[in-house]
Amino acid sequence: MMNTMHSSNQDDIKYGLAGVMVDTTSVSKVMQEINSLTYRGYPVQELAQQCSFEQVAYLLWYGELPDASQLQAFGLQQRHQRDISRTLIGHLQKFPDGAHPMDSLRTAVSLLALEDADTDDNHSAASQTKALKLFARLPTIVATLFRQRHGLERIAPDPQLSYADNFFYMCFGEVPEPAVVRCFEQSMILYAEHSFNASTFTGRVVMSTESDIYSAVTAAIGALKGPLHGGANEAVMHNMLEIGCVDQVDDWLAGKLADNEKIMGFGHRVYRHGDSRVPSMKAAFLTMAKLKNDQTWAPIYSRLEQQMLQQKHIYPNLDFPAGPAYYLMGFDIDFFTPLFVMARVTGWTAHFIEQQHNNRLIRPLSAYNGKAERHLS
Ligand SMILES: CC(=O)SCCNC(=O)CCNC(=O)[C@H](O)C(C)(C)COP(=O)(O)OP(=O)(O)OC[C@H]1O[C@@H](n2cnc3c(N)ncnc32)[C@H](O)[C@@H]1OP(=O)(O)O
Ligand SMILES: O=C([O-])CC(=O)C(=O)O
Repeated sequence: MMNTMHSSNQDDIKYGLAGVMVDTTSVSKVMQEINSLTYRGYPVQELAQQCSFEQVAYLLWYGELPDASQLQAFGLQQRHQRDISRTLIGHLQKFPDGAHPMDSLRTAVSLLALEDADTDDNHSAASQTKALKLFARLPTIVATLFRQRHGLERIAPDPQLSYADNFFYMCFGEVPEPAVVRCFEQSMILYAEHSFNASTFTGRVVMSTESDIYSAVTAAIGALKGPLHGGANEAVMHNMLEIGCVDQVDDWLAGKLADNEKIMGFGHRVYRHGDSRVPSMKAAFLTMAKLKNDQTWAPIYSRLEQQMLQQKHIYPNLDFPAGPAYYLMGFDIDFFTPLFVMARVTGWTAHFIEQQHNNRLIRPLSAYNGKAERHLS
């Protein structure tokens, strides 16, 4: 237990690094006092409303929104790097059927590293090239795993299609109506970046040893998988299915709270009065419910949100509306966190390049609480 610590400096410990400021960043700013978030100075709600995900990726990497010709050049680069090798497809086919797609994706990123001939990667130009490759290829890997899960032939990427249209096409064989694609694209923008969260920090630690971007992304995927971080969007949907209908919410919640269980999709380390991204994502979720004419989840969402606020004074986080939105888009639940990876790879890599520019090895201290010194007789 934490309070059995025998150390002169135990009062200095910040468990979970809560409230500790470890570096500067110019990628994004989380303003917990006013529930606000900006990427390179732009409010995330405005970006989600008015931009494509490609524009936001460009902004996160290069610090400015692209003009028309920059966007066109960037689009061309990205669209022609989407496909993956026959060798990688062969490896994906050999992954165990029951593997969680996050484990498969983490392994696939490691395999992408083996295929990259540029091993002189300890500088930001190489990292930028690799970041773009990851951005372009992760959707192809996720879609290949998705089709494999359903026993369907893989669909190769179509360079004529936008990032979001192409992803739906590779998963489902068709592009849905534009309103559905827009909800998805908004989720990608809202998930893209969030300062020194656990997965970004994990990757920055890896970069701080002068390691490479694939290693950092592989590590970040591992950190994102857990249910206290990105894995919560899957847990939210499992909970909603378990609850089943709005009349069951109160009993379900009472049972969970009586057992001292955390309610997934609620709470946040930084925001104490609401997550800046929730209103935009909630609107996208409600749009999806309307488009699919499925009113099962919205009443459960509202009741749970209201009861958590009333009983615990805890607000929902981005994973709460994202879970049911992805479900309504037709994705399997265990693919929800891989969708988060596709988005967050932009923010991660922007941070990893920033770490490379101004690096100092990240190496905190610990207070020893083990056996007192002893000796072999
Ligand atoms: C995109 C993202 O990664 S957003 C985060 C996604 N994760 C989740 O949704 C998982 C559920 N939420 C949680 O586990 C937490 O709120 C975290 C991990 C996100 C933040 O944790 P911390 O900052 O360490 O807060 P901590 O766990 O100390 O919680 C403070 C208090 O609120 C309670 N609390 C926090 N979140 C929840 C929750 N979701 N359900 C019930 N109680 C909660 C804790 O039990 C604790 O109560 P106590 O003081 O009586 O012990
Ligand atoms: O910032 C955090 O701790 C978690 C989060 O919301 C994110 O990574 O999007």
